[in-house]
Amino acid sequence: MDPIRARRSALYMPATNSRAIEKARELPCDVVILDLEDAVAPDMKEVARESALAAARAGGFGRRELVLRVNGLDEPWGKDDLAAARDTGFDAVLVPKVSQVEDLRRCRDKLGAATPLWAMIETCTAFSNLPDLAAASSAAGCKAWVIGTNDLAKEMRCRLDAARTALMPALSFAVIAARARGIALLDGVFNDLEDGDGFEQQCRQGLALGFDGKTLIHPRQVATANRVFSPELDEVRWSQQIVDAFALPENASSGVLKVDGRMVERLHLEEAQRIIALAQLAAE
Ligand SMILES: CC(C)(COP(=O)(O)OP(=O)(O)OC[C@H]1O[C@@H](n2cnc3c(N)ncnc32)[C@H](O)[C@@H]1OP(=O)(O)O)[C@@H](O)C(=O)NCCC(=O)NCCSC(=O)C[C@H](O)C(=O)O
Ligand SMILES: [Mg+2]
Repeated sequence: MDPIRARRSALYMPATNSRAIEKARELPCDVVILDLEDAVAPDMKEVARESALAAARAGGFGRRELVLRVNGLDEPWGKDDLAAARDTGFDAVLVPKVSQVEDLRRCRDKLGAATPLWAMIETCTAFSNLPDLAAASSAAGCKAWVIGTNDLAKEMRCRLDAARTALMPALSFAVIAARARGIALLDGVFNDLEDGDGFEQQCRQGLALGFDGKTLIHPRQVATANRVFSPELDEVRWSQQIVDAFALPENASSGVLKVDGRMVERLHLEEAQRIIALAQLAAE
């Protein structure tokens, strides 16, 4: 089982933006994603790759996970990006538009066995193959899925309302497929930088769906994502009550207990332990 990690806030930035990368070393986000794909113009792809590698070599990101989003395998730069990212100190390499089981095998071949892999799930083909992709992700050591809601909405040609109604079945099914294989899950980005309330609502929706955190495009989104995806005090207190109840010697052989008038089973104990661990990480 992988250790529990806080991945409440994962901030993208173009790998060409040295000011943003400098800033990311100080921001309270859990994950920093240096982008070589959509945020970088075609004539800057090589410059971006060099700049990302230099940032990884320079370090200074502290506890934040440093992730490189490469170009897609079928783009002109994708294979070179993957080869360059091999064994370079990134905590993970994020591959966009992973759609078929074969894509994961191709990524692993280029990356080698040691470099952790994450996948963007954002095409209609991917969403048509979710259980197979989850099984193949697990076999390929792919530890996290990042949902690309912009690409998905574009391919679906759906019209998005504030509640993302058209995406709900897809998002929910992605959570189920990923959880079945122990894969972490990050929700898509919120494009309107001026709409703080809408952003918070969408974070809350992601949390309710089961996501571990949200991908972000601007530093101003970090604090809200951290707050929403951290366990609330009441939740932590209740979790501690469950842990304490099962720890009593007289309950050592009990599968089910009554705590504060509510039934709790050992499955609740597992979730309570996860919430307490997450709260500790969030406090750090
Ligand atoms: C959206 C932006 C282009 C806006 O940039 P800008 O107008 O420069 O913002 P501000 O003037 O408000 O910036 C204020 C300061 O904050 C720094 N900054 C801005 N953005 C970031 C960032 N992402 N990370 C770190 N720091 C950032 C600025 O440098 C300013 O600093 P200072 O000089 O000290 O004041 C811009 O925010 C941006 O480029 N965002 C990221 C875009 C991106 O990476 N997009 C790709 C990922 S999203 C995606 O691909 C979706 C997915 O694939 C899907 O399909 O859904
Ligand atoms: Mg995308």
